[in-house]
Amino acid sequence: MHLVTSDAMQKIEQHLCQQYGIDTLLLMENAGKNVANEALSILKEKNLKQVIILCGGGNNGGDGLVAARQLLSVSSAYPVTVYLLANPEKLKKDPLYNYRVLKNTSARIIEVASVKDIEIYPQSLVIDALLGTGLSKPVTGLYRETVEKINSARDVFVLSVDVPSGINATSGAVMGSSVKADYTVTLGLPKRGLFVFPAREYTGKIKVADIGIPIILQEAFPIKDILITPHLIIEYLPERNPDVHKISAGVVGVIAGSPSMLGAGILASLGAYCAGAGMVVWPLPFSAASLVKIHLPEVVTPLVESTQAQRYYMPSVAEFLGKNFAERKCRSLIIGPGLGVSPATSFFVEKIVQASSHIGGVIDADALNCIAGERQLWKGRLSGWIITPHHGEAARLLGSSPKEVAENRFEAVKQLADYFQCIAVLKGPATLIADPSGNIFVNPTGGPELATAGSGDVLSGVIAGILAQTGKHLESAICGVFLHGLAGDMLARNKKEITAKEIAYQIPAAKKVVRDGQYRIPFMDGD
Ligand SMILES: NC(=O)C1=CN([C@@H]2O[C@H](COP(=O)(O)OP(=O)(O)OC[C@H]3O[C@@H](n4cnc5c(N)ncnc54)[C@H](O)[C@@H]3O)[C@@H](O)[C@H]2O)[C@H](O)CC1
Ligand SMILES: [K+]
Repeated sequence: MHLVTSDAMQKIEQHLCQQYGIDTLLLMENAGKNVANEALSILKEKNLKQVIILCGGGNNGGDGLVAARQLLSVSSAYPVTVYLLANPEKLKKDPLYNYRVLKNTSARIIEVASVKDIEIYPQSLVIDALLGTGLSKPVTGLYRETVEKINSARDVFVLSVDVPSGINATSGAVMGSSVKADYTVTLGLPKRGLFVFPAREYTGKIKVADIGIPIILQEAFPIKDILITPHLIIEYLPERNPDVHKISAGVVGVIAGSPSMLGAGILASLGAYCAGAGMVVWPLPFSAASLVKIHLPEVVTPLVESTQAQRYYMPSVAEFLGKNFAERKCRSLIIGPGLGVSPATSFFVEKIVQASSHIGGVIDADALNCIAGERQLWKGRLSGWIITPHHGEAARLLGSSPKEVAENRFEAVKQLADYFQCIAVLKGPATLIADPSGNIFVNPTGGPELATAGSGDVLSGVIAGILAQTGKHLESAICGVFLHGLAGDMLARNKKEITAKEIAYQIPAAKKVVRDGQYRIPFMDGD
């Protein structure tokens, strides 16, 4: 599903009006009618008594004025009160027209000078039409007080028009303060910011309303942001042929672990198996291999020589390992979990990535920190690889700070993919995946339960496991992130404390839910 920024939406709207000669008034009418229809079904379902509509001075407010008229025209069962936070004489063209028409109906219209003028009764449906895509600065003064009044009202349901007022429709940030809605009817095309955090905690159920923007016009605009839906994932799920054997099912090679962090590699290997890989090959010194066998006897552990107490891999073995992975028919690799960071490890990472770039795969964790230490050297040189940083690692890779990354996640993931010419997975709430062409995919699955030690190692394994089966980098990253999040969501229905191992073991069940067509995005109405 394509997502739009505020700018793109405005351009599409302008184009529609110029190219087709459609009046913006018609779009506002369609918007208001959709809001009224949704409002009516909520009023009935929740057995509410009246409607309170809060309108700002722009077109979002105009949508609210149309909704008021449309509601009154289809039902007299619900009294409608409109609070207008603007001087009617200063309204823009379309809201002014609709204000004048609404004056001729039975709606109560109150001009708000102070928040005390607003009364929100229990058992009301509150329609928030204060601010939409035109939000350009933090919400302050009367608007902020009104937002806070809506949020503190008890025994009401809140429906936001287009976006909850105060949410930046492009980035998903809260601009000072935002309405917390139970429902959001987003108009024409879904706004990108609604699908990431913190906005996702403010939208309630999101419904996309058709306001008459022709599909052909939507396609004419190069939209680069995409919400990952189950329809997309069904196409990316790896399928096993009946005549498959363990090698043709997909072999994953692993370079992971150090004496103090062996578990990371075990979890990554487990993730790969649970995602359907036929075999996992993890070269290790004898002592480490014996430990791995106890926990995961399925892993094949060719022996490597290490003369160091602190690390398993010497730079001198990199070339041999690269060749060995190819001979063993590895179709993807996982490099990084638990490797540790030291100059020698950085040198090893450089050599192993070069020696196995014909295979490619996932670079994660400590290998990312090694790469970050020499970021200029790696510019444009990770094609064929998928990187999976969290905010801290992403900041090091970009030479910025975790705060900057957290505040500009869309930009950060795009820059990573562009700078290194790879697929970039920026982990965190609503994980983002970018390719070097600038496409960004927003993941709807996963929650705070995934924030548990080893969860990222499992994710690397799942992505590499899918890649070994399909050979498709972007698709494997998208599918892996989605299934990993869904596995977490499924586990979280029963308990909030989940472990990384459980996430891995849940992957097959998550796959089945998608394959059986049973998955619906929980915060969306329709799909
Ligand atoms: N794009 C479409 O196809 C359609 C959009 N519709 C609706 O229109 C709004 C966008 O309308 P716009 O007039 O551009 O902006 P807003 O109503 O969101 O904002 C109005 C006004 O408010 C001022 N402002 C900005 N920030 C603040 C702030 N923090 N506090 C107070 N005031 C603020 C700013 O000057 C703006 O002019 C879109 O969301 C849809 O709901 C249509 O009606 C249908 C077609
Ligand atoms: K709004």
